[in-house]
Amino acid sequence: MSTIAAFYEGKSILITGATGFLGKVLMEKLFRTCPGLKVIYILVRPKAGHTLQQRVVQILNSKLFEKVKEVCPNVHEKIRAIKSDLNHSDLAISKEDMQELLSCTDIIFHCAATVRFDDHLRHAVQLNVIATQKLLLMASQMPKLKAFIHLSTAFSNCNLKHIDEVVYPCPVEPKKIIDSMEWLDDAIIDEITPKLIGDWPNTYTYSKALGETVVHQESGRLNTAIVRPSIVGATWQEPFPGWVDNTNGPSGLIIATGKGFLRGLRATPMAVADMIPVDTVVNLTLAVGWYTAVHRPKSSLVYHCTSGNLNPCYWGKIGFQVLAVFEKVPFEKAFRRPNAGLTVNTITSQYWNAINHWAPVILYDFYLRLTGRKPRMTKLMNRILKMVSMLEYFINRSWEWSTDNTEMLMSTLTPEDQRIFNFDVRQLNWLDYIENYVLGIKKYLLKEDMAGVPEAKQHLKRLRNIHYLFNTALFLIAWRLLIARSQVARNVWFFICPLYNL
Ligand SMILES: CCCCCCCCCCCCCCCCCCCCCCCC(=O)SCCNC(=O)CCNC(=O)[C@H](O)C(C)(C)COP(=O)(O)OP(=O)(O)OC[C@H]1O[C@@H](n2cnc3c(N)ncnc32)[C@H](O)[C@@H]1OP(=O)(O)O
Ligand SMILES: NC(=O)C1=CN([C@@H]2O[C@H](COP(=O)(O)OP(=O)(O)OC[C@H]3O[C@@H](n4cnc5c(N)ncnc54)[C@H](OP(=O)(O)O)[C@@H]3O)[C@@H](O)[C@H]2O)C=CC1
Repeated sequence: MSTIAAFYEGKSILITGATGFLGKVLMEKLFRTCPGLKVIYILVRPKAGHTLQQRVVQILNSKLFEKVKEVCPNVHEKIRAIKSDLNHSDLAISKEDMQELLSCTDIIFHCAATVRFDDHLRHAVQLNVIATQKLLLMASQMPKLKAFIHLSTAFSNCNLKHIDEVVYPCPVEPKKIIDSMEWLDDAIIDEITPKLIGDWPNTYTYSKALGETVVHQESGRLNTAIVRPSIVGATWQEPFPGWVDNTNGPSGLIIATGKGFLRGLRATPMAVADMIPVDTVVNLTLAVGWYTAVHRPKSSLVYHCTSGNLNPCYWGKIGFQVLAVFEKVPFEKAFRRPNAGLTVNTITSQYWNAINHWAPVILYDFYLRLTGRKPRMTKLMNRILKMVSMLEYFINRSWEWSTDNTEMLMSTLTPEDQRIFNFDVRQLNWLDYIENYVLGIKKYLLKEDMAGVPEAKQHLKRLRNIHYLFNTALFLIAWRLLIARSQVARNVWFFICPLYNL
């Protein structure tokens, strides 16, 4: 039997962020490979008019959990949703629930975070730093606790070029930042944010760096570990390839390209695209949970979950493959034919923005207005270009992450665990992965049926014809205007087209 699966037998596991992208895959894998676990507590807040129970039912009824229900039919009995809001000063957990958590929890996986790049610093600090501090305090009161695993990001030190598996000191102590958030008002925080975050590109990466320092400084006698994934993408293998359910990171850009809105990106084709499949992150995280609890390393270890140094891929290659998949399997109801380019040149990118992005949507919104409908494309384009501008930092640079701890962990696993909890990215075939990723976006995120592919292809043919027609009309109008104004143009026209005067 798998050593890792055996370790999780009979254990009570607490997961924060279980309703998120990574949290769901983590829960799925735990239930499927360790059906003997006792219970998974998840800290959940009611959201969008849904109660806790409704949210749990929604997750369990999703496609992601289909296999789990076969292996572990009583899965709903093993999941216990605890009402909590991590933004709240006492995490808003009831006394009874807190008592149960304190006395029963064996392992904590702390995944909850705000991953928005444009979040207000106060909110980013509240969730990514203060809530982490509160959870550590709670963990320190758990007599049975064996490990506290904190999910961070490989970009928490993206101000450095080479990043080791260590917690780097922050320019300003997290305690000072936390204190200042209590008495500064939002306007002042807005003003000092650029100075505070310094060479971090956004409040997300900065607050994740602060969060790591809090784990490093305040874990006391706890067994803690930090897992740092890079850009987390769709599943590679498990429970099936290509599963993804949000538009973060590459997914949003792939949708915008496939639907024909995004026609060009300021990106460096030869920059390393350090993506990592979500199931790989989950496998490493579970292995880290086991190792930290059983081997109890003397100091808290950091594990990089990255692909760049073992199996590098590049943005140019990813772009080509994404477009190649759209040729075979296009998305439905595209606005324009998917066809995008990458450029490192800011002027070219601004030209593309004007001609390829703004001009078509402004024209289309004008057409919607003329036909008595509500214009909506400029708003959408605004959002897409905002997203692109936030991601540009990450697609124009390369980083080097050392992976000594991750490789050490891999070598500690039995061959069976290396197979079941596989996090060896050297085995990843990028072209296959990207193909499944794009198909996964189509099926699981956009909920498009594969039966609609012929119609989608037909639609693209119509768009191509409209495009040719539009370009021909534009050329003729320009030529006609030129002929009216220039004798040279008229002479050329009479020379190449003698029938003109008929
Ligand atoms: C040579 C040939 C070249 C060919 C080129 C082809 C190009 C093909 C694409 C190639 C892929 C390249 C991908 C590069 C991606 C690089 C990513 C790097 C990221 C690294 C970060 C580090 C990793 C981490 O640690 S954290 C996780 C990452 N976090 C994020 O990604 C969050 C980023 N997002 C945000 O911060 C915000 O969402 C923001 C600021 C971008 C937008 O905020 P806004 O308030 O405007 O909108 P939202 O509230 O977020 O969304 C509103 C609403 O719209 C939906 N939506 C958003 N985007 C899309 C979309 N693209 N398509 C469809 N729908 C979208 C969103 O879901 C919301 O819907 P609701 O129903 O309201 O929830
Ligand atoms: N996705 C990525 O590319 C990467 C992610 N990571 C890290 O992995 C972890 C998980 O990220 P991911 O799954 O992608 O993020 P998601 O945005 O998908 O999920 C975030 C989770 O945090 C929960 N959460 C947010 N605010 C609160 C709150 N106030 N109280 C309780 N729960 C809350 C959300 O709950 P709700 O459903 O109620 O909103 C959700 O379950 C994060 O720590 C992130 O930093 C690291 C590198 C890359």
